[in-house]
Amino acid sequence: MTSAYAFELCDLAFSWQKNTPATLDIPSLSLPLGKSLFIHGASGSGKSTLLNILSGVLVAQRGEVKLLGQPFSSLSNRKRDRIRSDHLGYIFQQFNLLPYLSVLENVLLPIKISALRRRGHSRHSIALIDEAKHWLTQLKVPENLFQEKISRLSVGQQQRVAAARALIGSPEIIIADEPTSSLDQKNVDNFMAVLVDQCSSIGSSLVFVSHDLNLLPYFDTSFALQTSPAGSDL
Ligand SMILES: Nc1ncnc2c1ncn2[C@@H]1O[C@H](COP(=O)(O)OP(=O)(O)OP(=O)(O)O)[C@@H](O)[C@H]1O
Repeated sequence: MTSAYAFELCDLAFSWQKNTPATLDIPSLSLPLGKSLFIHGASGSGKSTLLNILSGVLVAQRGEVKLLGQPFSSLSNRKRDRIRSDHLGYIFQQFNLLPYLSVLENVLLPIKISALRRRGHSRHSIALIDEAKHWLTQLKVPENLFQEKISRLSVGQQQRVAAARALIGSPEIIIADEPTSSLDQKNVDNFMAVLVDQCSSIGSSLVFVSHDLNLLPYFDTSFALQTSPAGSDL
């Protein structure tokens, strides 16, 4: 896929229920490849809903969503799933790590699912396990934890593992949904610096959602979601 943009939204409207005001009503929003975008807004303003539309989990009732130049909204569920696993690294608010797997096994999951992300890895000519170790090291996860079960890690450590899992295989787009919400200030600053630096090192676009406006300086651009969009009923 070749496009100058990570994503492009045009005339987007989404409502959770028919005949209710739109949760999202966005005339236009796009992100050039390799750049970072900070999406902020109060609780309930639609941040997670927007990320779900960008990642193809939800389809908007109106407008067009293009991901890496592909008209995402008109594709089948199967094709959207494939694009998601090949081109998106996702850091969830609650991390969504598998507690019965080890740290390394969790990080390896995306390249087991996606041949394209395996190929993204193979440019480095190292074993898959070493690729996982590389990202864990970049994210400053101590080596003595690599074989531990996820459930034995602190919240901050789990968050770094979730970021390593998103970055492995160098996907074009990293999406992060409030990943810093359960960290103290020192860990927030530390995590943000490492995440932004690593995305930039592989040329990934970063779409990051938070209500914390203190994070704004880490990003190239920002977009504010309003709590009560003035959109018409859908
Ligand atoms: N599954 C759902 N069914 C119906 N309404 C929903 C659903 N998920 C979210 N909503 C509604 O959509 C609106 C936006 O929710 P969303 O979770 O996207 O907001 P948010 O900005 O991410 O909030 P927070 O910062 O609290 O996580 C809210 O009014 C919420 O009640």
